Amino acid sequence: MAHNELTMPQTSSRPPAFGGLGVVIGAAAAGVLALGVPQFGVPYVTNLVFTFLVFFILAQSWDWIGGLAGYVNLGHFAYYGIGAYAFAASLVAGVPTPLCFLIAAVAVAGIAALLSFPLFRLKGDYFAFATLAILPLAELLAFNLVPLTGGADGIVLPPHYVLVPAFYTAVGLAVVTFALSVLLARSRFGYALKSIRNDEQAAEVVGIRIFPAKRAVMVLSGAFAALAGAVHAWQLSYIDPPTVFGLNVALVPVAMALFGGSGLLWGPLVGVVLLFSIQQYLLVNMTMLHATVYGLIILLIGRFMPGGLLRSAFARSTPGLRALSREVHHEIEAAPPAATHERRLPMPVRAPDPDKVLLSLKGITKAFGGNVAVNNVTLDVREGEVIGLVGANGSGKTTLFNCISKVYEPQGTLLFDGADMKGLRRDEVAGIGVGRTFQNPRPFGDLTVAENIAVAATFRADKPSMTEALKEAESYAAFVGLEERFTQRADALSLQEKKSLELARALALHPKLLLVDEVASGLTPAEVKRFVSHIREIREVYGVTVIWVEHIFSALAQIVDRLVVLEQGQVIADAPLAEAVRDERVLAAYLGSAATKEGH
Ligand SMILES: Nc1ncnc2c1ncn2[C@@H]1O[C@H](COP(=O)(O)OP(=O)(O)OP(=O)(O)O)[C@@H](O)[C@H]1O
Repeated sequence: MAHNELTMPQTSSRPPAFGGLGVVIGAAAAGVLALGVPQFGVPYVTNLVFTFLVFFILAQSWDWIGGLAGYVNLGHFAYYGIGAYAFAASLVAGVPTPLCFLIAAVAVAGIAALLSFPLFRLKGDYFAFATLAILPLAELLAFNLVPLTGGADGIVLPPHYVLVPAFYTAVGLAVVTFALSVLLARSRFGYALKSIRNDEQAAEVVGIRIFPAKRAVMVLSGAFAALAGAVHAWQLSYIDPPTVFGLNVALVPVAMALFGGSGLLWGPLVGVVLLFSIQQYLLVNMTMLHATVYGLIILLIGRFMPGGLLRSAFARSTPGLRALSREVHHEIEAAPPAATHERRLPMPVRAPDPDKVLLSLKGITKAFGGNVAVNNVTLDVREGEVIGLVGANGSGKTTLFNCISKVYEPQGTLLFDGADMKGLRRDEVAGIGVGRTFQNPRPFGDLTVAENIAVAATFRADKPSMTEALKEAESYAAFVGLEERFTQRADALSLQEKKSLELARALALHPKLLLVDEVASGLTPAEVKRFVSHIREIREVYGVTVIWVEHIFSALAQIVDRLVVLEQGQVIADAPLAEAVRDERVLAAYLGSAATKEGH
């Protein structure tokens, strides 16, 4: 097939009002303005803005992992501390200053990469607590690795007045941090992280290698925290373990990002501006009680604005804040639905060889404790076939799909296109041409329909850009009837629409084999008919092989070549449809109740 055979819909993607180049230019302009601060000649003000910038770099870089990937890294500040020590130790050893920054960033990047291995075995609260433990551990090491860190005495840097160059460095770093956030939010990598945040398993089955993506964002955010630590150490001219690893400040950047609205482009900045201002006000006006009042304010905000200020009703109804509270999505001007309906899908057109076995299962078994969900299943699926996989509830249909797509690694042998699938990861299974839908749909809820489809397309072997993928996405969306929902968030869709989106997302992978898990329940007869016509087109025009799990027998009866019947994990029938429905065991196991209900 060739993409150039295709007629693409007239879709255009343009950056949202507060995204892309405009924001990068805005950030650069703010940076240039900030460069003027030292010209006032008031060191207090320069110092204040400098500290603000350090907090901003920390909060914003934390949000790459916390907001984009959804991993709450409470130990982010440890990277700041290690960066500060690496910088200070190098500077004292006589290394030129720019190289000291590089050493700090590289050292922490290496440590972050190593820490990723144990940390990303954990999720949710466990991940957060494990990362929190890094802070006291780093502090302990700083106290005890005396030759490197000076122990409790800390490190005194060479006595130079560096506030102004440190300030300029911090401005540069802050601008780069923000510009990177803009680019990340719209990049393929950023979308991989957002998909991971939404649903790791679904991300894997659309071809995303999740661990390298998580490790990469840990390394990137760690390196920027290290640079913040380095520039701060430079300006402080003295560091000791409590200053750079102390829990009293370690969680402040996290609180700032969460307070503003983690995961929103402007969230960390707004959080830093507000919390930093409150902190300074309290420091000046409440010497004794400032920490208590500050903590109370953070608690109250957490209670009444759990998603952060920019996600609150107040922000959404306040003109200035409303613009800042927008999520970064690729904005699409959808082509008129009617114009795209009849267009062909941008999929490869394959001519199936009916004699060729595409998928071969030999003795596939999967047990959960003593419950053998799939029991010694042996089955050949030929190219271009549409197979109906049926059986009573709990007979093992979904588990068999999970074995094929490597949600589980089963016992037995799986061959795809003649190659052994043993040890393949889920993303690799997607890469070799297996697409699937989930019985309970799992779209990436806070991405739009367009982005859901496009993200799958961008992780195909031919790696189209996000813009190209968004163009393609409209064809798939129109194919499954979601053209009018194209720019809406997936979590706003109905159950049926989510199922349709799953189909579109799976098709965007250009699968050779499509595993469809119960899409017809809840559809009207007309909708079932339309869905069947989709499956027919997928098979007849694009040569895709399909295994369809479905309880609605009338849907399968319209299209399947073969019926494979499971009972308690075992194949009890594998025959052409007409033959299978005459089998007593099949009727008893499945068709009895379903067929009677439907009048078949
Ligand atoms: N993750 C799991 N842990 C433990 N048991 C499981 C798990 N997944 C499935 N099972 C069990 O495996 C058996 C087969 O379940 P499976 O979901 O594959 O059946 P199914 O045929 O798809 O059912 P349904 O038609 O209701 O979707 C059931 O007994 C189920 O309880």
